[in-house]
Amino acid sequence: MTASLLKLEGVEKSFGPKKVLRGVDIDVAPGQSLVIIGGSGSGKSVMLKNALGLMSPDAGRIVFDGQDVTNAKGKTREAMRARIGMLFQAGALFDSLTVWENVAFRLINSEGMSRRQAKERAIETLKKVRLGADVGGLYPAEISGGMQKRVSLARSIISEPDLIFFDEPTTGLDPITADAINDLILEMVRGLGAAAVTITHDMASATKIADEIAMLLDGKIIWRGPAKDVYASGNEYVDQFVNGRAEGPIQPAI
Ligand SMILES: Nc1ncnc2c1ncn2[C@@H]1O[C@H](COP(=O)(O)OP(=O)(O)OP(=O)(O)O)[C@@H](O)[C@H]1O
Repeated sequence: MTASLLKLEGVEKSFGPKKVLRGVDIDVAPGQSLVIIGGSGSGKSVMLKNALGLMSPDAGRIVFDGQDVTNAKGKTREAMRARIGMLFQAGALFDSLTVWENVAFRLINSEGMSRRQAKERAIETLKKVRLGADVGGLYPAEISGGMQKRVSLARSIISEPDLIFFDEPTTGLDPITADAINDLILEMVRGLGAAAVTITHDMASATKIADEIAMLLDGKIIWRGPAKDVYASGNEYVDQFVNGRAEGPIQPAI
């Protein structure tokens, strides 16, 4: 088995008396697509922030490419971030920048590439997500939600990252556009050989893009297995979640 690129070991995180993560163990290898499912407020975003170093765990370890980065700062943290792409939940495009400037943001601002060269790379990357060069000159407000997701996707892969996080990549999209985004995610993972961690509530998307699915509940990973097994997991919590039943051991978060 390939060595994992990212590993969380016994990660714990509380906010005051509230224990959100209670010992999360998870790992993902290069070329592997892992999807994390779990109810609203189960701690998926907190887990992601800990993995990215945007938040420090109270206990446990985060290992990236064999190096303990739990409390990494400065150059070590920057080097790690440079190898990670992130597709944020709401797209998070800069309104005042054109599409190509959004896509090329990292190349210009972190990697010091010239605008001319960065624009070329941005247009090439936009092609990969099936957007033409003409879209590059538009502003985010001038394109549809589905196109904005594609632009965000292009931005997350422009530096050919080794690890990509997708936070709710299909939320708010119609089923056809969502499926097109799923295809693109698969293409990116397979094409780049990157490790991918996706957080989603969308089971159609989860089963399509995942090699493996893991479920977070009460601050722990309670099940992990091949995507094809998720509807026959034999776990009553997973079963209730993937079938979207209000009745069962998990209480609705309302
Ligand atoms: N900075 C913070 N300070 C205090 N509490 C926080 C903070 N960040 C998250 N929480 C709490 O941690 C819990 C988990 O939040 P998180 O955003 O990780 O959930 P989630 O699983 O991503 O939910 P959703 O699917 O609704 O996005 C919530 O109860 C939230 O209120």
